[in-house]
Amino acid sequence: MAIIEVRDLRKVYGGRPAVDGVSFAVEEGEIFGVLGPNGAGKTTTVECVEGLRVPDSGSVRVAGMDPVADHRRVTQLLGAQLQESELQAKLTVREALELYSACYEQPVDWRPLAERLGLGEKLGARFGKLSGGQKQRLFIALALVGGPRVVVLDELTTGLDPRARRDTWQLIEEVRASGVTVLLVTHFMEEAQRLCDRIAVIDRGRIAALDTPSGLIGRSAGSTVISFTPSRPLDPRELAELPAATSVTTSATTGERDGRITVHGTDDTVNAVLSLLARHHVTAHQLRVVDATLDDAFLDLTGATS
Ligand SMILES: Nc1ncnc2c1ncn2[C@@H]1O[C@H](COP(=O)(O)OP(=O)(O)OP(=O)(O)O)[C@@H](O)[C@H]1O
Repeated sequence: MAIIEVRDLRKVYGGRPAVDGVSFAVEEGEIFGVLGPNGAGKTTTVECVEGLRVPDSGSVRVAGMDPVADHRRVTQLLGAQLQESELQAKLTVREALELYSACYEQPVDWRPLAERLGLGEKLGARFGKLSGGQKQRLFIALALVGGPRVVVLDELTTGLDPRARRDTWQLIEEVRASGVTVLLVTHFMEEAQRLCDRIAVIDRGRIAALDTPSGLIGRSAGSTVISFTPSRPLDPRELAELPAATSVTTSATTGERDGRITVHGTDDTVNAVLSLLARHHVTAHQLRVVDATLDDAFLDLTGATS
């Protein structure tokens, strides 16, 4: 059952639509990613889900409730880590956790949560004295302390070092395993690929694609990349005509040997490249075949309209 439903959402600032007809549904228990270039309308969309912005038109429902009209009830089941948050500089980590716990009807025990986020040693530290990464971890703890059914994480791991980032990913997987639905705004493709069950790619206020990470990668033109250095020159036009080849590039010629050739295509293209090499009695040095990444798919999807 969908726990978040967004239908034809529109939000206009100064006559310019920031969100222009966005619709999606998030199933209970999934990690749903929102990806998109800067200024695409991601934060505006999730802030409408949180009830922090009022849509100009369209509808948003969280567990069947309107986040603006039923704000108090929605905040009891929705935890939010905001993109840019501040707390009183003199508040300690412990005080912040106790304060937030007191706002919820059924908070979780904040102590293990603080430990899990590496804040156990910092409970007496004042907010103003925390590092950027420690503040970030505190905001994640505050988003989870109410024992939410839905948690909205905007730029979850921005500012975290690689170890803290991986620990946070593991925590989010544990949170999901406990049945919590996660709405995740991110710029990190590795994060989206690892965590998300489905991803909505938003570009210029509209949904450019909505699919699983592997579905998005599969859609990208040239989802397989073949590269090699031929033992003697090959005509790139011949490669470009191979089945499903979407692009052929040759790096600069070095010495007597031709440069490295990179072909984007599909598995069919790989077989065709190998047959062509055999026909021409050309040996491929350092032959590599790799799958395109979510990065490639993202550029493909959001670059297409720019
Ligand atoms: N309060 C506001 N007043 C006017 N314009 C706004 C306001 N908030 C956002 N915008 C504009 O709406 C558009 C979408 O902004 P939004 O913050 O939703 O994008 P985003 O996808 O989250 O971007 P980023 O990845 O950079 O955080 C941008 O062009 C932004 O300048």
